Amino acid sequence: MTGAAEALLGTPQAGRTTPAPALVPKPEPTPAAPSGLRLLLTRHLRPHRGRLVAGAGLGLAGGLAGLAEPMAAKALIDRLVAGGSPTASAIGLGALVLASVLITAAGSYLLERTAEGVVRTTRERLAARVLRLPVADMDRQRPGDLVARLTSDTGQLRAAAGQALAVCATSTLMVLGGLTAMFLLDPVLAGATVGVIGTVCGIGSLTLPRIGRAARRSQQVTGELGAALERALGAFRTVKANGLERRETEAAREAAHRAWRSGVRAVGWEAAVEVASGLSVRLAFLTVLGFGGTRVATGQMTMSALVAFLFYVLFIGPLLTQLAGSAGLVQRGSAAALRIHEIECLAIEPLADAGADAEPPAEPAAAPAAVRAAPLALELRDVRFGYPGRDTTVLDGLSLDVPAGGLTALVGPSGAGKSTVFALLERFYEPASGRILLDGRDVRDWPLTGLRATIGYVEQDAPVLSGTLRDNLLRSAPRASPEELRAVLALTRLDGLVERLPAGLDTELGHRGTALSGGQRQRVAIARALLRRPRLLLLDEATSQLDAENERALRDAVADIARETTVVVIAHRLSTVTGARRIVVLEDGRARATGTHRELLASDELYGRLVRTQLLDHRP
Ligand SMILES: Nc1ncnc2c1ncn2[C@@H]1O[C@H](COP(=O)(O)OP(=O)(O)OP(=O)(O)O)[C@@H](O)[C@H]1O
Repeated sequence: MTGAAEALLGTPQAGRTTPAPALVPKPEPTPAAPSGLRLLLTRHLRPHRGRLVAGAGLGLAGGLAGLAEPMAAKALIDRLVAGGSPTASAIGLGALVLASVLITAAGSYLLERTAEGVVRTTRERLAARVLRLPVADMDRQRPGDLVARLTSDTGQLRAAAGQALAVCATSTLMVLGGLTAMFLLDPVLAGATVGVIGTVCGIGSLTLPRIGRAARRSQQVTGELGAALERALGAFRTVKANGLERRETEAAREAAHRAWRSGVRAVGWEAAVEVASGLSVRLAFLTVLGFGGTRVATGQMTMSALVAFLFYVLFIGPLLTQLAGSAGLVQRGSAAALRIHEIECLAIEPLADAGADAEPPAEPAAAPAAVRAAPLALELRDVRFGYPGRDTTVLDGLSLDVPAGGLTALVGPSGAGKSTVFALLERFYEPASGRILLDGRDVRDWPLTGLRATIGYVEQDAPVLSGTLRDNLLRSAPRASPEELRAVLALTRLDGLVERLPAGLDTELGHRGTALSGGQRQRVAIARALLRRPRLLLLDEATSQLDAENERALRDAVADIARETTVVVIAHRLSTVTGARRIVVLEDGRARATGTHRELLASDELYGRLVRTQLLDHRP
């Protein structure tokens, strides 16, 4: 793991399993932690360099036109003093002013537009990465912080990319141009002016690293605020039901306060830099007035040269203030680039494409339209596993066989490792040792996306995504035909529900499917999985009590599906185990017994106890 990834995930704990090389393509190794500024320049701005240079070039051209204005003003004054016609000089000055304003505005537009592009490409890249993080790494993230990095930190790039860097480059050039012109006008006065400006600005620039540190802290705390809110909003009903509003509000308030404090600190340092630049300009102005006035009085300098000199001081004054502000924005952008880089250092999985790169399932001729895929056999051989960062063993040499086709039930006490078996089958985690074989082939030898497309996984909470019922069913199987959809709806007993819903399949289901009951949600999740034509269906049965209608609908649906494909269900109901062809009893990460319901009742004491204490509790 790179240093940046460690910063995001924390130091790996002892006992963490090493992911198989095929699963997680590591990003290119970074020899040393790069600086934020380097990342900002190379990672985010380099791809847009053409437009940025063009925008900065226009800004520079506008600035140069502005730089010529004092000279044009001097020519106009000299002409007037000499009694010549001022028309040509006045027109020249007017044209310069107009050109300067128009060209500067065009450059500014181009830079801002490009900055929006920088933010867009970074957000697209990050969103794609975040959704491809392995489950094991995602377990250690705070989603609210990830969202803050994607929204707030990328937003910080806009200011740095849009104006700040271009302003830094062009303003520096223009200040140098202004100083050169001042030296040409009067080297002695110019030397004194540069001495004053250089001393004050030099002292002010010492605070720049502090701005960077404070900005990074501020963005980090903004991430903490996002995490606090995500925690509360992710369990909204629990917060309400347990009267936790005040506590969660307090947690969010504290995070907001910390973010404010860090933000104020950064703003304070930025103000200090601006004070230095403002002070240097005023001191320079006074120096030119006093010292320059003396030189005019003693005949060492002409009045027109002093006027032009003062013009240049007034010209570089705002540039110095802009430079100070831009330096602060670049520091903020660099801090954001570092936090974004931490996400980009995390390993990612290959991209799944709604079944596009799945291995095409074999289709038995007589299979119904709803399933139509040859069932898979499953074997676990001496599998050992512990969760990353925990030193407890969850699966302790687990071996089991699930024949192709039919319903196999996993039962066992809470914490026995049942859901963990499913997580390993999906390759959310890698076993420390042992083998998991699907159709006789090690899951590590399957292409990851193909493996996941072959397995239908229905979680216990059966999450339904916000959107319509149709979206939920077809998002992961866009190529399913209307006949397949109809057949799956009938198989999962959802056809009656579709008829009752106000807009049928196009009914909005609300955030996380709040418009559905728990049993309906699980059947929607099963239908979604079936539409991808799985050859193995993993079903983590809902533990909550279902009403009789939902219970029967779910049981009948699972029984029908098991006729066509392999179904492994983590059983929490007596009706499921009695309907299973084979039951595996798990205890402490091992399979202690296997058989039918009748055989196990007669032979296994733990199974008998489970039936009496857990499975019977859920009898309809
Ligand atoms: N993501 C995780 N990170 C760390 N430990 C975990 C994680 N998921 C589960 N565990 C731990 O692994 C052990 C087995 O959990 P698992 O969910 O597989 O049990 P289970 O048999 O499915 O239990 P239940 O019937 O209560 O769902 C438990 O001790 C649990 O605390």
